[in-house]
Amino acid sequence: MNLKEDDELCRRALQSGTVLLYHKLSPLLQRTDRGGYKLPIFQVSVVNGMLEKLGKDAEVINSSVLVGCSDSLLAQFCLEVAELEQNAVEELCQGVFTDLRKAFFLLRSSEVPLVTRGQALLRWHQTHSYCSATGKPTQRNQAGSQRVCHSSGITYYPQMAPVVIVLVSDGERCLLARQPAFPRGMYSALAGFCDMGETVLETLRREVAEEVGLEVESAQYSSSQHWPFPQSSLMVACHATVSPGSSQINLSGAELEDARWFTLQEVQEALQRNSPPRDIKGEANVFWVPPSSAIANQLIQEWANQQLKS
Ligand SMILES: NC(=O)c1ccc[n+]([C@@H]2O[C@H](COP(=O)([O-])OP(=O)(O)OC[C@H]3O[C@@H](n4cnc5c(N)ncnc54)[C@H](O)[C@@H]3O)[C@@H](O)[C@H]2O)c1
Ligand SMILES: [Mg+2]
Repeated sequence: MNLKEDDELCRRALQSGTVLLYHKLSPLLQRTDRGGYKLPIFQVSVVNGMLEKLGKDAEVINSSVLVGCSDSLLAQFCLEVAELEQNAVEELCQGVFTDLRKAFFLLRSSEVPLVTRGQALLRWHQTHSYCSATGKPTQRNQAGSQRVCHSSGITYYPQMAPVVIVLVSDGERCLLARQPAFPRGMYSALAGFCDMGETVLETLRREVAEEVGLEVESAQYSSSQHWPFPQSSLMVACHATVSPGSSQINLSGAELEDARWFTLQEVQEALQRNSPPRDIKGEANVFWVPPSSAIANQLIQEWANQQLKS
């Protein structure tokens, strides 16, 4: 917290901190010896060395934004290097700037929260460099935890839009749906943004009614997750039930391409597949679910475990 409030302290923490690199909001990933990918976290001295080799001003490092703190209490920052030549940075850092949606599938689940938080903060700075009341430029603090318009006195803080994601069950099966933009064969839980003033339960009931025409009987909170797409959301994940006698799906609106009830066996098979399945090429509609780093996966897993117990 002190690092957010105290510019000088934050500046000093940066000198001994670590940095994640992004190019146009795509994080830098490195190949591992086992053919997978990892998220490299660089010492600031390494990034300074890279800037020097590229003939860039050492001041660039001060535009880093504080993302968090490691287990060993080292401050962690993220840095947008869009002004540097992408290939040159990739070569010097032995990595590849990778679209975040792809990185989601490539990284370990434990690496995902940090990389998404970094991108969300960098994106927020890029889209809040002017005051929406005066049109004048805003100034960030050293941590990048706020921006101030000195003309209007307004302080802006990074924001998230609340979204409810809900796995609906009729006791025997669970309901999964797909949007046209989803990768082929992937089905996920229903989701929707909270309207202004709504409670989580009100959003949940409305979204289920709007998207699949079902009336929720009961609902229960599960967990939450920050989600970087399309801007920054706080996903509030819930389980819900509908009465088995009223489980007729009625797709409405253009948002969903399909919604179906899936049996426990179908869901178990999908959970065991890679996300996305490697054998998908050429095959029609292999059913699969979002990767374990997505909270939808966690809801589906919890539902399957619950079904196995009962
Ligand atoms: N983490 C996961 O496992 C997971 C799974 C499913 C969906 N999601 C995410 O949940 C979010 C919401 O799902 P959805 O697309 O079905 O929502 P939705 O059903 O509310 O429909 C999206 C539409 O809502 C409108 N909207 C209202 N408020 C908005 C806001 N603050 N930002 C953007 N659009 C807004 C837009 O017209 C948009 O097209 C998406 O970002 C999606 O990526 C995450
Ligand atoms: Mg939706």
